[in-house]
Amino acid sequence: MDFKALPKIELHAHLSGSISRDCLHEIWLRKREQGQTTLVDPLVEMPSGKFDYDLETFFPLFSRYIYNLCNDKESLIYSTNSVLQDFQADGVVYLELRTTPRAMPSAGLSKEGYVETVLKCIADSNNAPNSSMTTGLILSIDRRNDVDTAIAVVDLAIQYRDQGVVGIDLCGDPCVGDVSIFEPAFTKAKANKLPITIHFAEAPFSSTEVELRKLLEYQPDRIGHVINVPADIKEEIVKRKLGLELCLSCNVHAKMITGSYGDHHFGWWKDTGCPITLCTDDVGVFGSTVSMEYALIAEHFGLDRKEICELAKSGIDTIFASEEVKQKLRETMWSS
Ligand SMILES: CNc1ncnc2c1ncn2[C@@H]1O[C@H](COP(=O)(O)O)[C@@H](O)[C@H]1O
Repeated sequence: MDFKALPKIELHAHLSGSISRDCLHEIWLRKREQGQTTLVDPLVEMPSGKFDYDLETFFPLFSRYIYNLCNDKESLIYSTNSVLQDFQADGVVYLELRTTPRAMPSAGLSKEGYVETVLKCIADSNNAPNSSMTTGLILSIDRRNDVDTAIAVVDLAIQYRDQGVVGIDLCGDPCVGDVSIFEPAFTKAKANKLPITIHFAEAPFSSTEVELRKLLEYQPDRIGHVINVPADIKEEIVKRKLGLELCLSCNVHAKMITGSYGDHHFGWWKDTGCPITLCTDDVGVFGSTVSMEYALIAEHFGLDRKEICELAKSGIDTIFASEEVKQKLRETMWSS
């Protein structure tokens, strides 16, 4: 099966983690020529073929390196365009990209400016004459945020929803933070009918009964990763038929699961009736494209062509888009 040609939906892709190493290298080259960076070459920092980032090395990669390299408007535009092109070239027809609004003070860019810049790249991509992909933007709250920062993310989402923001996410290092502090932010998102997706049960620390019950109280429309879930919570997820964003290669490379591809919890969730979308999480770091994720699932779980097509379409009802967009996907994505 040609997994690249298969029309696909990608719902869980972090912008800064989706930037390819070649793109980071190009940004670095420009900055070095202009004397604007003393960072080491991205191809040295993240050698090609290195994908074994675990939860301890993964998050500092952003705070220590990627955010210091992509720290101005020009690199934000260049990297966002590159990420959009990469997903489209991989046969993605509907994308929800997510990002944590980040001010870049040295470049005079506020969080509003950051969101506007990313939205402009997305609008240009959506409106391009040769476009085969529709993209929406999800704004992320980071678990390390305080409640005011989280509410400010929701306010930005409300402010820019007419211009392409489609929902709210909760992400960040699953080994830190107390998610109960975000209640006012998620209550505000719900009151304003903003769709919600949440990183759920990613690591043992973030998989306590108390945390998971609290996150379910926030009424998420979808949940991501969904790894260390106790039986009673699994039951609740199945009852609600929540949309699941599963990230196979990320979970294997980062050792978030025990074992390898064939041991992934996709095998447990696939027959529960919860709509599943295969997602990359951070293709720039973990190196597996959406089409490669489908190939891996077909190989390790023995899915035939028809089952792969059904899987690719399974998440349509859970996307954060209008009925019109959903209907178009139902008509144009492959049935067999
Ligand atoms: C293991 N998977 C993951 N789990 C939790 N959070 C993750 C993540 N992968 C990425 N992020 C979150 O997304 C940010 C980078 O993209 P943006 O700057 O927002 O575009 C990371 O700093 C982290 O907070």
